[in-house]
Amino acid sequence: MLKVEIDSFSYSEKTILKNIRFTLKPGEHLSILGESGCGKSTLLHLVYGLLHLEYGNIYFNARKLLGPTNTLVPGEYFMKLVAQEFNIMPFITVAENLGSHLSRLDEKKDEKRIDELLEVVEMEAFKNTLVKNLSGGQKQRVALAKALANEPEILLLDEPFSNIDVFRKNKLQRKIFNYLKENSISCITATHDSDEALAFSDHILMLKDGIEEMYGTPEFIYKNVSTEYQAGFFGEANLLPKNLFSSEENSEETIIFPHQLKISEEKTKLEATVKNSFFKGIFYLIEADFNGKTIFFNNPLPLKKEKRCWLKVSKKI
Ligand SMILES: Nc1ncnc2c1ncn2[C@@H]1O[C@H](COP(=O)(O)OP(=O)(O)OP(=O)(O)O)[C@@H](O)[C@H]1O
Repeated sequence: MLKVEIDSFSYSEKTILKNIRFTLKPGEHLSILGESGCGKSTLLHLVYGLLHLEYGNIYFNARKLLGPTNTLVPGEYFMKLVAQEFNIMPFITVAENLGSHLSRLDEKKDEKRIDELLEVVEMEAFKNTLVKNLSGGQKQRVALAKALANEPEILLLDEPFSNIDVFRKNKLQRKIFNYLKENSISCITATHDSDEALAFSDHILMLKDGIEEMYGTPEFIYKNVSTEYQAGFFGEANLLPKNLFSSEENSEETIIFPHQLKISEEKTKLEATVKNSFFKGIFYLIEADFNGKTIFFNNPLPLKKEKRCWLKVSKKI
């Protein structure tokens, strides 16, 4: 089990991470969700042992990890990090890149393993291609396969699908995260992609300015967002006073997602003026004005600009 306790970390004076604590069991998947610059990569680099952690401790199976000041080669042997700059060699083939991480004692066994890894990342057709001739997304897939080559216990992935097209991404995510679960490989993923975090992780750690903003299962996180920052990861969201939807005198605000709002036949306190309709496939996202504030709701059909309508909450989630 991995146990991370970061009291604080800074590159110079400015504190980048503060009071981060979590544990990770074998086969568990944690997503670190946060906006650019909030400290996601720094957190992965600390766990991997590329950066020295002065205030805090990281343990693996009760053994304290010593970090780069105490090891000759930074990085732990049982972990692999797939960073944003991929660690692959451009002037040799895809197969040779993967082979460089295998034992090389049994050629047939290595060959079988290379084929297996290429199948996981769907790169069978590029086995003998020089890496320098691959696209950015293909290089990212080779880097993933290379990290898996000698079966790490923990995989650290920094924006692992950032260069991969939507067409291939969903299938690849299912294959890779399934492979990790089947092989009990724990995984920490740094991502901006809330769909990926919701669908594939066991827990999500949401960061804001290097501090824990939320921590919990994907269901817990989604059901408990209460600020615009938290809701911002899950598409357009509306921060509206609770008393719009009840007779209470409560002036507190609450997050209402577009799919929770519905046009009402009767008058309500939420009277909006339509500004735009955006086609989203099975529904339209309607942009509207409510007392000078832009709000969003879903509707089965587009609505005319300047149409006035009343809205009600159809369901909380
Ligand atoms: N080597 C460094 N020296 C000084 N500051 C750094 C260094 N690396 C990162 N930073 C700063 O630390 C902060 C966190 O950076 P980090 O790369 O961890 O963020 P991130 O959440 O991974 O961002 P992104 O999503 O854009 O990759 C940023 O303000 C960044 O400018």
